[in-house]
Amino acid sequence: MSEELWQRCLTRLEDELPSQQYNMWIRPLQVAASADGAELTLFAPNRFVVDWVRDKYMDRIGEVLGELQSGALPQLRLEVGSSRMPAPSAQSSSPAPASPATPSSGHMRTPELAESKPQPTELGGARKHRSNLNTGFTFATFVEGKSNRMAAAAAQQVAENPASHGYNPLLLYGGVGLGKTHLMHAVGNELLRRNPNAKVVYLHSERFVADMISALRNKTINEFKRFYRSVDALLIDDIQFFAGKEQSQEEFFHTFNALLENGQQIILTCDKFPKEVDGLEERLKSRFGWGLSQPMEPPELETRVAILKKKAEEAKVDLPNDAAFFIAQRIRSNVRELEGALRRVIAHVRFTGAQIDIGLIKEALKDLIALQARQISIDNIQRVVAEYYKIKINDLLSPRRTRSVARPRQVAMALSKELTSHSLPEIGENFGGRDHTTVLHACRKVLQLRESNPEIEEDYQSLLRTLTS
Ligand SMILES: Nc1ncnc2c1ncn2[C@@H]1O[C@H](COP(=O)(O)OP(=O)(O)OP(=O)(O)O)[C@@H](O)[C@H]1O
Repeated sequence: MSEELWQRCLTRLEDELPSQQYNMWIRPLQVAASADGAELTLFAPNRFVVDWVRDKYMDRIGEVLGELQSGALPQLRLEVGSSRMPAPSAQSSSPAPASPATPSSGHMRTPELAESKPQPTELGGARKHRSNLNTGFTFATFVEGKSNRMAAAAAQQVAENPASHGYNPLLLYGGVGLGKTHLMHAVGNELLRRNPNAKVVYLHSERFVADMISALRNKTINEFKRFYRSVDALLIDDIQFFAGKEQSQEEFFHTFNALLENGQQIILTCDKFPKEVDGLEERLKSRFGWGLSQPMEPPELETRVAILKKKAEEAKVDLPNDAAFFIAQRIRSNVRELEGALRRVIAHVRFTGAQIDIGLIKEALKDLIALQARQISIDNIQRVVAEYYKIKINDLLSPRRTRSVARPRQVAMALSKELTSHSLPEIGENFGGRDHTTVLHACRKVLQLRESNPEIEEDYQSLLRTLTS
């Protein structure tokens, strides 16, 4: 009964909210009703979503439920977990309407950051050196978009309330060049801005391994331990490099526990979800999941354009919109490559003294563009999509309309529209001589499915990655 009530509530929220908000925050919630129907528990995938939903949507959810049901309303709860496997209740159980998140562990120590004033530059510089942070990687220089918004919000939250329960460790994961390191440094820089006395240490996981080996060799392992356990925030990049290095993992495991117990913040990055990293100990993988893990995806077109504009502005170069679009449409795999392309365009401008326009970009990026064009043909898209869905390429071209081939065909058409410069009629022609309206319908349908069905969005992103990396 209560679950049915929740379904009706979902339908109402779906109508009310922008689809992006609905899909991001409301759709992932799972529901379970107590046997007597007196309690309805909503499960969110992580602490961050719990806080966000509680803050932004819980009141409205309560109202809608009230409007939908005339009798006594079930008590509403919001927790981390899933309806199949609730998390231990100590982690985050909060009856609604809930009070703001409270760090629940008595020994959590939150460095006093809020009231500190920014430090004079030289001192900032000295600290920069000591903490090894890149001062250019800040929140101000980070461009937000759909693909990184949750990660950025989580990072901001950590910068404002370091070592909060549920946000420690913060783990950012995703493919190369997507801004994980940037965001991690942004937190470190913000921690230092708020408290110049904070001891923020950034290092690559390989550095940790190398330092540990030399400490063992020089019999200074105790100092090594003391140093890493004395920090306010420890930022370790690319933890996938710990894989297979058992002794380093052992040491890191102890450091990690000591820091968490003392309420010191840990931020980690990884090139994939840590559970998928072979050669990482299970206990470490499970520890990493104690806090908040946020994926970072390749940025979509609009964000790529915004990033280019921002980087051009930082370089004091005027990059017209059409030029930014032109580059962003062609360089899709990651932000580092986007930056590389822009750097080449800027070098070309400085060298020739010409204005930036499409002609100049074509010239500056000619080999890159040619490479992309070779890689992303409709044939290639059809091959990759057929392989992904385990169907024959001929099925994509055939008149068959069964769901098992119609959906992949629509996805392949949408990808052809997004990744190539072929027109709708040309794409239709390449898919067994279909009409351009069929291609248009496919593109719209896929967009709508991607917004409403996370699995299809995941398939689409994964195909995009395969085709563009
Ligand atoms: N959203 C963004 N806004 C502005 N710059 C960005 C953004 N994302 C990435 N960048 C820039 O792209 C470059 C690569 O980012 P970064 O080094 O953080 O990637 P990464 O995900 O850590 O990759 P890797 O795993 O290869 O280390 C950096 O120069 C960074 O400033």
